Amino acid sequence: MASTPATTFLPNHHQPPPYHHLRSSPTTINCTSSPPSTITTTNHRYSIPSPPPFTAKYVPFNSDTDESYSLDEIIYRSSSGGLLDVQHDITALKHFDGKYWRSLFDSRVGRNAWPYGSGVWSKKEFVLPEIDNDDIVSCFEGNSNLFWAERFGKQNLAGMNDLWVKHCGISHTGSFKDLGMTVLVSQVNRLRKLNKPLVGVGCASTGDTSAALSAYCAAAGIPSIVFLPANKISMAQLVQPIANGAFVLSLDTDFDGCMKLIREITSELPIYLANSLNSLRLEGQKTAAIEILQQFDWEVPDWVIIPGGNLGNIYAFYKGFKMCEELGLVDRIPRLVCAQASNANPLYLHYRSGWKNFTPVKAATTFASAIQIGDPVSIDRAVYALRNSDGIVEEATEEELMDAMSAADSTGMFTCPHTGVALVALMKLRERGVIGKTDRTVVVSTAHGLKFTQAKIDYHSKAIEGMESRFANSPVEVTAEYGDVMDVLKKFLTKVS
Ligand SMILES: Cc1ncc(COP(=O)(O)O)c(C=O)c1O
Ligand SMILES: N[C@@H](CCOP(=O)(O)O)C(=O)O
Repeated sequence: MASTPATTFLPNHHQPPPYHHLRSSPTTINCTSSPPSTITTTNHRYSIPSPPPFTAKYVPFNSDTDESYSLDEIIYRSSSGGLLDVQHDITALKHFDGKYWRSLFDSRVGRNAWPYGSGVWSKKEFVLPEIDNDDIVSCFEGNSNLFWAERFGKQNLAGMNDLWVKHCGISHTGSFKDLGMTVLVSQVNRLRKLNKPLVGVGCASTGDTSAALSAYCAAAGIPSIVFLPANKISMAQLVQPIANGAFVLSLDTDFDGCMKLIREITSELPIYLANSLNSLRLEGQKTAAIEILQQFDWEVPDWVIIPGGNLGNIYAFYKGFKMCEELGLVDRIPRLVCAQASNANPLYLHYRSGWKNFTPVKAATTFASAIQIGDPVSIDRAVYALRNSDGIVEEATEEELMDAMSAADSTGMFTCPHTGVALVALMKLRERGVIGKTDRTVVVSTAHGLKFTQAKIDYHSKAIEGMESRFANSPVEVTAEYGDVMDVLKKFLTKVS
């Protein structure tokens, strides 16, 4: 019979399986929000005067006012109606140097200690430092593969060798949204324990936010409500909230229409807003940027390319990189590229106009359906991130994005159309010589390809009108006769040898 495990490994309400303490490490790390004065990590021993506790609060985004709010308040906008941002007490965090933070974060990777084995909560001090570990709702998200895209670089980018794909979609619900949702739902869990008037959590979605929200809410026993644009998301995405027991509304509008409605409704009813307008989400999403640095042993890549829709994620990446620079974990940040589908490209148009007046667009249908968004809520955050990272915006047509996705699949990945959009941006920037052949470049893959099988089936069966589908690979139909099978195989072997 398994003995009782150390309490640090799991929240008190969990009944741990035996392997949790079998995998315990000899490393001594106190994981409270305020480190003790002596800390031993894998490589270093620190004796440091006790710092003030690590804290975070809401402040108006990119503003100098002294307005601020506790994270325990239910608030999504500043008094002037602008966006909010989560601001950490950088002075407290600076009591420790970059080497300390790198070492602490590295020591938590691949462990099962609750909640630090999660790729998000392994950076808890940078995310939500004050939450009690017992209130955290985590599926041990993050720690996603940074894939060396060797063959894709060789075949499609004239031998570009230092090319990487960050597979954020290989995750609990199949997209990067898990990173943000663990933070948001954890905070909701805390708020409900504090008796805040929250009956449920709601979002508008193009499919991935709703999947993550419903899974994390189901894990915590919190009701979730999702607003989906009817017939505009994939079947695999639709079935996720249904299976997780969410209250699903299929609405006769597009994502922007759903977003407008959920904002109105969450201001009237005791439903917490889970879209990335809520800046808590971005605190979790920014850990993907920190993870990339960590996976390169804290070397900074030259470029990071991210598909953009509602535009929270591009800012989340900027924030993750910037925080690491500010706290001395690294000495610079990468240049960021935001990639949009030409059919839903308000940020691209804004960039091309030299950041003059922003005009929302009516987003047209795109295979990259999760970014079919014409009026992104985080436009100001995206512009800020791009301007402060010497960033670029690119776009991809339907044919370009489907070809790029299929070309990537043919090198062993199984990418989503949004990753295709980012790969097109890379190819265009490489072609123009903006991205150099030896530049270390990371393409962020935002969702799992298995969510978009219908688009892939249509492509490979050349069923998409007006599209050549030049990488189509349709099955060969052949009678189950030895001679016939031999004939087609011989033809195939001649072709590939
Ligand atoms: C798969 C996928 N890729 C990219 C994005 C774009 O992220 P953001 O809305 O933060 O720009 C989304 C959601 O919008 C998504 O679901
Ligand atoms: N792609 C998103 C769109 C909503 O984005 P959010 O980050 O603001 O929640 C989705 O999957 O719903």
